[in-house]
Amino acid sequence: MKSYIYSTATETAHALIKHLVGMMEREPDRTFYFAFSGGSTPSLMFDIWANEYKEVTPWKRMRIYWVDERCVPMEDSESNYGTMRRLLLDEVGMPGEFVFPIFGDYPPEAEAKRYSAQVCRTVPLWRGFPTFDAVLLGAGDDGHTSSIFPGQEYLLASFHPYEVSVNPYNGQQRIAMTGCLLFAARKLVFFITGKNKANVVRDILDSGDTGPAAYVAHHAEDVEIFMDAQAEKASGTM
Ligand SMILES: O=C1O[C@H](COP(=O)(O)O)[C@@H](O)[C@H](O)[C@H]1O
Repeated sequence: MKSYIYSTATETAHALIKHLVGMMEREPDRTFYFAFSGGSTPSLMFDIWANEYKEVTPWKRMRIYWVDERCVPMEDSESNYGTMRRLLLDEVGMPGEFVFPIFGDYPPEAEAKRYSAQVCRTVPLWRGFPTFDAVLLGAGDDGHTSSIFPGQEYLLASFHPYEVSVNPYNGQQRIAMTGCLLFAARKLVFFITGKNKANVVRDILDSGDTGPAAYVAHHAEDVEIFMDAQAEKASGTM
């Protein structure tokens, strides 16, 4: 696992964008398949990407998918797709045919199946599994990642690419990328900022498989963590 620490969340976001654009620059003839997480942390990165990296990003060589989605309409402020679309994709004029949202307002079980099939059809396979070039992950204060919450670790062993999960704090249904895609990805990149994430950062860096985020970080082949000093300092480990 490689960790990269920057003094602020803004600097961390810049570094991560440059990292992803750099990956694409090193292989100029290839299309890249990326899966993005939601929640509040990536919003800053989407905003910076649209405003400062629009001209240097090869948008047409990117295929955009989601790690997870809340089962709400895309106009809802909770929608992971809606947020990225508003802050980044619409701003840079990303062509619709390169964007593969999870539809949060469709019946969840059917949508998990539809999206699993779409990902299997459109993302290149390796050893039988769709293989993203990079899966961008966040982590919740409680150690969840994707929408796999503590107590839902069975989703890490699922052979269905996406499954329905439930936010245990409010009963909201989610659609979550499961272990079979997370562990098949070429690279997992965590983006974690803020002092509230201190415990989960400590678990990822130091200790055992204490929750889904730590488990995924410890068991995937190529893992990188981009974090800010607040998360790192509070962890007291580096
Ligand atoms: O619910 C979710 O939580 C995590 C972390 O979100 P944040 O608001 O603390 O940044 C996120 O990675 C996941 O995609 C999201 O749906």
